[in-house]
Amino acid sequence: MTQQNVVVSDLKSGINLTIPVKVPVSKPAPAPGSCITISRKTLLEINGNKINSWVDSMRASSPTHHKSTPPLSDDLTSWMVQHPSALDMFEQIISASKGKQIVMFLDYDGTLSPIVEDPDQAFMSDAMRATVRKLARYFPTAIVSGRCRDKVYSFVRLAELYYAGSHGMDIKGPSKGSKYKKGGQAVLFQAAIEFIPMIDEVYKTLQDATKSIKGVRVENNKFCASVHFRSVDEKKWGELAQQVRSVLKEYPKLRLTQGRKVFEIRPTIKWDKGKALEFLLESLGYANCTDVFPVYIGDDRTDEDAFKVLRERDQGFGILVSKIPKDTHASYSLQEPSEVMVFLRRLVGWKKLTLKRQFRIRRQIEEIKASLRN
Ligand SMILES: O=P(O)(O)OC[C@H]1O[C@H](O[C@H]2O[C@H](CO)[C@@H](O)[C@H](O)[C@H]2O)[C@H](O)[C@@H](O)[C@@H]1O
Repeated sequence: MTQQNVVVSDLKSGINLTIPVKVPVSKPAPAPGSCITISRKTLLEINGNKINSWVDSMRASSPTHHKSTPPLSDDLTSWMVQHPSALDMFEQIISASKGKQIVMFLDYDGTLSPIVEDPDQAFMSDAMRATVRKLARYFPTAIVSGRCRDKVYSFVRLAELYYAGSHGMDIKGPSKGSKYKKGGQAVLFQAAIEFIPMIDEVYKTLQDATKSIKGVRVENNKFCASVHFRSVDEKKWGELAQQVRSVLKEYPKLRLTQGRKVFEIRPTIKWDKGKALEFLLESLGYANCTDVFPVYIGDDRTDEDAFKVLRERDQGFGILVSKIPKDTHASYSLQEPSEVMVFLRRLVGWKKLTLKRQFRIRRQIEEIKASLRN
């Protein structure tokens, strides 16, 4: 038996959960990042024991990484073969992007800032901010986050970037200082504006329903809401799952996904970080271009939608930020935000050097032309 993640959709409540299940090894293993389709019968069996399944899914959402129990080195080694470090593969990545415009997409939590207990304290370092600022000078750059756009902007504070908040449901172009602003117009797109009152209501209801559980934190992300359980005693996870589930039953137009020790409650509309990536490429004028090379860096399950889009378009690639093997559609990996910063700096360094070389060659050509004229 091997453990795989299964996406379980409860059609009635519109709730999707990823649940780790044991799968016989005799069946061919699914491609990395893919989900197993399960029959309605199996789904009903899982639903029979729903709350336990929820708790299993909560545990798998962000496994606690004990130093004493590192992932089995064989597992890690074979995973790293499939998802090598983007730092080790830097030269290959650059050569694949040759002649194409690199466009950068960066998730925020766990990618640009380390995961911390309190979501309000997830600050980005000044060094990371300076790196992203330089990056945006050389490449169109977007922050794609589950957080509400204003909140993620308050952490990043760079006006020259594109921002896609609330899992891509709230997109805004650079307010100033970007040479990548198409036609000088400000891009603004809100995919689920009619859901704002409902999210407001469900946020308050969830706050009320979970207030007796110590450590729960409910966040209003404008077009979606987050219920954090990072600081909740594991013994209380079943109770929390029960409360969230009973609130969501009343909202058939909302669905549930999971991030790192967080339930994400969002509209059932078909919009996610992958759609946001496609929208941004279009806004930048690269909709049907073959000479674009999008790079998406993220650490979470919700980033998989974007990794998947890149695979399907066969353009650019995804980089998963993770220290442990995970099912992913990303091609490469980085271990933590500090490695993300090193990777971004190398990209900037490479681009600077390339531009310098191009400038020098152009100048030499001009000099040759001038000497031929004389
Ligand atoms: O798409 P992202 O930018 O990665 O946002 C996803 C969620 O990130 C935040 O929660 C996560 O980071 C917190 C701070 O490190 C951590 O305490 C929490 O356990 C993580 O799930 C944010 O608070 C959520 O609203 C976002 O949806």
